Amino acid sequence: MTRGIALVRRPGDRLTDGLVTHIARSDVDVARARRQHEAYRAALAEAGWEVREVAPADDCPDAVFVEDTVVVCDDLAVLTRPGAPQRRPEIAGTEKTVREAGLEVVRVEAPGTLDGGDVLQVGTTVYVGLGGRTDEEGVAQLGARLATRGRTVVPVPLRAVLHLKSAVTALPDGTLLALPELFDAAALGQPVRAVDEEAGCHVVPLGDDLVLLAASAPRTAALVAELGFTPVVVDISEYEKLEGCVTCLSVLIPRG
Ligand SMILES: NC(=O)NCCC[C@H](N)C(=O)O
Repeated sequence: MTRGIALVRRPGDRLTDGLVTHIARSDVDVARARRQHEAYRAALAEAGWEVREVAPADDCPDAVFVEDTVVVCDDLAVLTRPGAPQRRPEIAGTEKTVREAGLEVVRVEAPGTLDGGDVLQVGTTVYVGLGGRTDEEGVAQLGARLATRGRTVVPVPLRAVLHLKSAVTALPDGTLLALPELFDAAALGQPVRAVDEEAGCHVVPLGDDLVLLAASAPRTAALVAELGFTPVVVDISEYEKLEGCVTCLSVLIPRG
């Protein structure tokens, strides 16, 4: 019995043309990125997830960052409307896969914009980053959709960072790991545990005590272990060159 489905999408040949907004562009080694993606998929499978692939969208350089295309909450899939227009064609493949997975499907409608990377779900609270990709209309639409599942949306203004989950994510016990200078941390309404590595605030709880994080955050991996969790470390250096992190390479759909 698996923990549920982990959606992923393989990188295409145009990966190196992916968007960069807050960092300088550097060369992406696509062959290495493919190997890292394979290891990422293997880590999810090893942790008990059924890895299911969304059909490639090789015309879209950023399609590998599948998290941005859908927000899954219980049996509901909210297809997003990414803030970067060139990423909107990525949605069709995701829609097909979440329908096949049996989820109810709704979508963020124009003119709202929302990226899945801005949506951090902790219990029944859903923090949503307001920044370059997600706007107030997108937050309002998501709030209305998720209210049907008993969730409360809390908008969180961002500073110089791509997505909310580039700046804060949660451990399995709800502890928030963050770089508080990157966003309006007071808007969360609860304290955060500051980390001292940028990649340290990107973690994905994989079930039980397992916590996925990037090899570029060794001090945070040690902290996670000290706190009683088991770090699962993956090297995603080629994705980090495109402002990607461990969260954005998958969408976890726990078994209902
Ligand atoms: N959720 C995420 O952290 N997504 C990363 C997206 C990176 C991509 N290069 C972008 O700018 O859209």
